[in-house]
Amino acid sequence: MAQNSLARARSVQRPTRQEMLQRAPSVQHFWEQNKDLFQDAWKEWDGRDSQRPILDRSLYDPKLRDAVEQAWKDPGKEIAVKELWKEVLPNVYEAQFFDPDRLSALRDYLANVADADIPLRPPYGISLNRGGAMLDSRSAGYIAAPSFQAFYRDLMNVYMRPISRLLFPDTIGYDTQTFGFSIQWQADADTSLRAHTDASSVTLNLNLNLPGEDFSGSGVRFFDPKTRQVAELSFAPGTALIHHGSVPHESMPITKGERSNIVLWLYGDRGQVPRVGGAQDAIPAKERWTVPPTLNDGFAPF
Ligand SMILES: O=C(O)CCC(=O)C(=O)O
Ligand SMILES: [Fe+2]
Repeated sequence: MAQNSLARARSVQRPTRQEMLQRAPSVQHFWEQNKDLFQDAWKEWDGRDSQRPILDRSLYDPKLRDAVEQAWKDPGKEIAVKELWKEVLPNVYEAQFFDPDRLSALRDYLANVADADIPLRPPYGISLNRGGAMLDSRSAGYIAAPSFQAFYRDLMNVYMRPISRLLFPDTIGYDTQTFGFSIQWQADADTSLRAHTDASSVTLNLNLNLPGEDFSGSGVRFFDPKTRQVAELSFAPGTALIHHGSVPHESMPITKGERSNIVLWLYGDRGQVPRVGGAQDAIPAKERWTVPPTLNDGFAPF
């Protein structure tokens, strides 16, 4: 690794916000061309002495952490994990995921990341979210700091995948690949997202607002295609929503304050997702609490 990658990454001329909003082809080219340089820069940044908070399992809600740890030791105890999730709409579950009193560690870490001044690619999904960043190593312009990646991979492999398999048995076989991004909703900037489905088998949406960091509006509306039921759910600090990517949803306008979330996806090789309403074979609990050996296939939906 060249020692001056950090300085070089910082001085690269960046695409303008306008070019990003217009999704100019030169923007895609910029991220692809600089992927290795930025990756090296993040390594260099990570290795520097700093007051950066440590990201570890102490961030998780203690009840969830204990139940997940027990289930890894003895999958027969996985029911304790399931019981922490409340089905708020068919196929949409809610739980306390992070410990609100520990969330400032993650938020401070992400503020450090933003201050690193290494170009970060905002998520380019249905619309560009200017305050967000890509999280997975398959995405050019992602947060490649090894200390962040260790936390992210642990979150995906130890928490998200088995929880997804537990709540949505049809996920099995369609969960080898990981994808993630952060988003920020602000009253005067990116405020909402029109109704859509995600190209994931399962989506885990985690709120990072700190206690007292209040906002108005910004609920997520879900539509149950079967019953035509609509439910608007709102996030509290550290809470999670998990749902099949195929459940249509919409972010309602934020009218005051800010909301910070990270959105995590699982899907199969080459983006495969289970068929909606497909059959679900029962599998033994111990097959859920495993990490598939499949390597990152590099496929990214955006
Ligand atoms: O507003 C939210 O938290 C949901 C965002 C969302 O659905 C998406 O980015 O796909
Ligand atoms: Fe979505």
